[in-house]
Amino acid sequence: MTSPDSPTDVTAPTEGQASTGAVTVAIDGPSGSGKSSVSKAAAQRLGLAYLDTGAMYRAATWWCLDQAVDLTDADAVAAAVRAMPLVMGVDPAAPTVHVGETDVAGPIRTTEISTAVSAVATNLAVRDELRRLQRAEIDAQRDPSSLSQGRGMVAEGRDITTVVAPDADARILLTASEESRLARRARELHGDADAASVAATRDQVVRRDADDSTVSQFTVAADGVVTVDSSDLDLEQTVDAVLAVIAQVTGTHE
Ligand SMILES: Nc1ncnc2c1ncn2[C@@H]1O[C@H](COP(=O)(O)OP(=O)(O)OP(=O)(O)O)[C@@H](O)[C@H]1O
Ligand SMILES: Nc1ccn([C@H]2C[C@H](O)[C@@H](COP(=O)(O)O)O2)c(=O)n1
Repeated sequence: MTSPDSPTDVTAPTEGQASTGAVTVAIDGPSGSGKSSVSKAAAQRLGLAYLDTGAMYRAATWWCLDQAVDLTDADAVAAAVRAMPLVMGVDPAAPTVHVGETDVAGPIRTTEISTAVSAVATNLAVRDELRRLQRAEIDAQRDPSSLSQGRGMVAEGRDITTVVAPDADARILLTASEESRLARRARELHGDADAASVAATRDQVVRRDADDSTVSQFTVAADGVVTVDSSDLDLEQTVDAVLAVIAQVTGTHE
């Protein structure tokens, strides 16, 4: 349960994937690097669907706690996640997360879930199941009748460039210094980035990344993955930098 995914832990491209004309963009990076904000904006500007795979791990954690599953019981957690009625809404203008009839978009962002999620995300059977669902979402957006009308999807997380979609047309590692990431998260959660706010945010950024790194490699770009460092860029500049990489490697423009 603790061996990191390496670039060799790669699923071979499915036959025919490259010939549909759809574009798949894979973006990975550590906590607070800007994956969600940047991926959503890039998807909107390109007319692509958007998949937040971190939200899927968060929803799995919410579901296990809701079902009173002991998070230290790996088999029980895996069984619960296989039975989870998860529905991801992939419109980048209004992404949604439902478990059954329950809208969990808010509940999955609580400190309780942020603190517990790594326990679920490091369960390898859970990862197998959620990766299967993620590949199905990516494949669905290659269909002309899909939300993106077959234009494709931006999917972001920790193992999208390496394991879920190593065959993506554009693969990007979005990084930022630990200092920038802590300050961003502190501002988001506490309204400022003073010493107390940064200290209160450290567990959600640094400890979580350390735990998540035991099963995924998201700090060093794998072969063929382009690094975009956003430490000294604002959000808009980062979106532009990511769009420039996508245009360069796929020819896809706004
Ligand atoms: N380049 C940037 N400059 C300044 N702030 C940014 C930048 N990118 C993102 N942010 C802000 O940083 C915060 C974290 O961004 P975001 O949630 O997109 O990161 P993330 O990588 O998806 O994090 P996590 O993996 O923990 O969910 C948000 O408040 C966002 O608006
Ligand atoms: N592909 C992914 C996506 C996310 N995770 C883990 C890592 C995080 O602790 C958790 C929540 O992600 P976030 O919403 O903070 O991006 O899910 C992962 O292991 N693999």
